[in-house]
Amino acid sequence: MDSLAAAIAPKLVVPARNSHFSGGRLLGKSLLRPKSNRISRKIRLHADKTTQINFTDPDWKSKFQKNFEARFSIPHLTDVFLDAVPIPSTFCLKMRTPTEDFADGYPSDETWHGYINNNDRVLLKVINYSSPTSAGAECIDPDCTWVEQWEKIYFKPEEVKAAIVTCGGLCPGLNDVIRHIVITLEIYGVKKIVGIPYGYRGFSDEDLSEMPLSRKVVQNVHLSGGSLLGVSRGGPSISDIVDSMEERGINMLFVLGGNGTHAGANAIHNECHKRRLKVAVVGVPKTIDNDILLMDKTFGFDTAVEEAQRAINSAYIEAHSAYHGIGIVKLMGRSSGFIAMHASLASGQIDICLIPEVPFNLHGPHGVLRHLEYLLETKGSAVVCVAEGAGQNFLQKTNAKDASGNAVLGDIGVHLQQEIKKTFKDIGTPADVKYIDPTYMIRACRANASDGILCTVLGQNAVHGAFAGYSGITVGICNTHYVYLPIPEVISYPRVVDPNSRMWHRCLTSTGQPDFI
Ligand SMILES: Nc1ncnc2c1ncn2[C@@H]1O[C@H](COP(=O)(O)OP(=O)(O)O)[C@@H](O)[C@H]1O
Ligand SMILES: O=P(O)(O)OC[C@H]1O[C@](O)(COP(=O)(O)O)[C@@H](O)[C@@H]1O
Ligand SMILES: [Mg+2]
Repeated sequence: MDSLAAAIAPKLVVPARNSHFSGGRLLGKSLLRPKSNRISRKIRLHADKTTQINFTDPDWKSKFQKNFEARFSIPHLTDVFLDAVPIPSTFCLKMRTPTEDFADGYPSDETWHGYINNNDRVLLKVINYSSPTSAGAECIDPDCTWVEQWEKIYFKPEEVKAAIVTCGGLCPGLNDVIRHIVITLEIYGVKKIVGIPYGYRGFSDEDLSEMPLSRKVVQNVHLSGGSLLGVSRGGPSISDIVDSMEERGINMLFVLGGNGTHAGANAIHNECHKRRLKVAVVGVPKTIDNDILLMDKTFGFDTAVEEAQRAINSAYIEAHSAYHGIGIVKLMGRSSGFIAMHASLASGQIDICLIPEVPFNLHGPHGVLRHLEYLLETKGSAVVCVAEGAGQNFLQKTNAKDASGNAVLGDIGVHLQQEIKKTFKDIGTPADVKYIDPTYMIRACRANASDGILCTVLGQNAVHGAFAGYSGITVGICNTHYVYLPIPEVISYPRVVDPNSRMWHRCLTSTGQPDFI
């Protein structure tokens, strides 16, 4: 072995036995670190819905596999710097000042243990569906028969200037991730760590100066929600961001954000590549909407669902205590109804769950309003949980966009409230309607314990990935394993609730709602 991998706690190692998954060979891009000089970078998953495959071609499997390998090859600094020489990892929990151990120069070789092998892979698909009609089936071929199978550090810590930026909306756990990035960087021996204030805007706004970060500064930040660094939407061009990075001497950039932020991170990575800058750009997906592809979940989502329970419970109590009470709770979810679905399932107090992925009628014999009449007749009260992106077809389109170019949605919660009040007035049945919009309360709170742990792992892995020389990647949890993924693969479209999935069916079973079509 001619060089060393960046260190990672052995317990994170993806077991090689995963590659013996019965029914096929499916592997995902596994977690960290190479033992060999050149990290092999491959990953597998099921065919996405946009992949066009000619199944009459006898070679379709090998072509699919080749295409898959190409898509999931994650970018590495050695793609540009062919002769980049890695050094032994300075990450060692036994040393307080790691770089001092290498004061006389870095050894050329060393044996380390506990790293993940380059070729370890995570199975991205763990169910062999017997038929494409199985609930939630994700099949590659029409018959659903084929399941495709599946050490060094590249930066001297004393030469690193690392920057962290948080963009988009808030999300529980941002501070936890920042904290662990900083702590892990320090353990590698990095002394120059800064926060870029208020998202990408902080790269261009002259009134905003970068914030020096250290273990001392971040020690207790996870105790409160929000982002220590601030967030924003919109901001400078990619070229201006990279100019600013060059001026500041930033060669490691950790970008915390959702799909928009990751599109930016990937563009920054490409621009650095084009300018031949030795810079590692690593993303950490942040979105309470949970709309990032391939991830089991993103940090903050669990907390958001948990926090939503409080609003739902209040709506339930209000509705249940009133004569003909109807509670409405609006939850976030621009194009994905994960929070609404999970909060409805978790609470067991929701009678009607409305999400953007499932069309519904308000009026008519099968509409939501008719079902509410039935609920008042039979139960005496009802609670509705609606995702903000649901039922946008009932609202006036404004074409308004936020600073990042996201469509500004109409308020479906207010609309529902008005329609319900009007309907019950018209039919002469009293209805006591209470509307709760806990939107910002849910995303401004601090992370719960489970998200806290997820943030810890993701923050640490982001740093390991950067030191291992990867760039244009993001970190995540996939089938319970922590992985690296190429950015374009996780943001090619928003992950949405599959109306044919078992989880949505479970939600319908729980609420008892009919199809509103
Ligand atoms: N396609 C894109 N290319 C480059 N930057 C983008 C792109 N989309 C959004 N951004 C930038 O990413 C940041 C966050 O995007 P936004 O959509 O608001 O939040 P999120 O990352 O949570 O989806 C903004 O500063 C925005 O300008
Ligand atoms: O009011 P803001 O800050 O624009 O945020 C609203 C948006 O934030 C979200 O919760 C998450 O969006 P991002 O992932 O883009 O931050 C959306 O569901 C919602 O539309
Ligand atoms: Mg977004």
